[in-house]
Amino acid sequence: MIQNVIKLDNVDIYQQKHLVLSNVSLSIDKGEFVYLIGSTGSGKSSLLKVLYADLHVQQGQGMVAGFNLKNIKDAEVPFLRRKLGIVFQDFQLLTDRTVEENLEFVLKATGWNNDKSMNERILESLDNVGMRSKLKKYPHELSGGEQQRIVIARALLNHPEIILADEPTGNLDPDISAEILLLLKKISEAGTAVLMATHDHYTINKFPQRIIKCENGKLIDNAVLTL
Ligand SMILES: Nc1ncnc2c1ncn2[C@@H]1O[C@H](COP(=O)(O)OP(=O)(O)OP(=O)(O)O)[C@@H](O)[C@H]1O
Repeated sequence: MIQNVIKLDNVDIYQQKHLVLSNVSLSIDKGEFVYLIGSTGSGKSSLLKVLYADLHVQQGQGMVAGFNLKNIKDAEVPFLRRKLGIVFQDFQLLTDRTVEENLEFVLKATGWNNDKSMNERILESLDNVGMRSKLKKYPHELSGGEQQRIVIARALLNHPEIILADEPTGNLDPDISAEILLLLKKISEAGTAVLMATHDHYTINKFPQRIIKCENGKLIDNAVLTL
């Protein structure tokens, strides 16, 4: 059975009083990989904010990872966010902690308290991104691509249903971007949906997938990449 992990029906997305995207409908299935494109200011971040319940749904209906966005209570938002792995540029690693401590910090903040289970989960997540050997390293001892892999490992810790990635290849050179993309694809094939906002046309052309696009106040499905 195909399962929607994201389903929006006729949602209007506002920033303050400003209607950014109107009548947004979107379905994303378990394990799907989808690019989110659109020019600067077109509404990509606003759409992601709706999905992690930072912006409220007033008009229309929205479900994400089993949570109803229309009537979600503030106290439930952290539980929704545990079902989401967030890979954003402005959510970087803590520079004064090792990789292990960075991941442990997130586990403790999300209710884990058994040292052995935490240690096992940290190693599993690092194995998923090929970074087990970096356990004791500080972020500044890692390359940009390695840091991004650790950010992805951190996003995987709580077995999310969806990864929301905002420009995950933004500061990386093309070869390293391709590695990160392949890693996110592998994660989606293992059952976690990936929604990736990007301006990186090179990567989209190299690894074509379904594209959704913010344009002129609307969300267009199955969009075509135009330069
Ligand atoms: N906090 C805010 N308050 C008011 N308006 C905002 C706020 N954040 C964004 N906007 C406006 O909403 C619109 C969409 O912005 P959004 O950040 O979603 O675009 P974006 O596609 O993510 O752009 P970028 O590619 O530059 O990140 C823009 O017109 C922006 O000015």
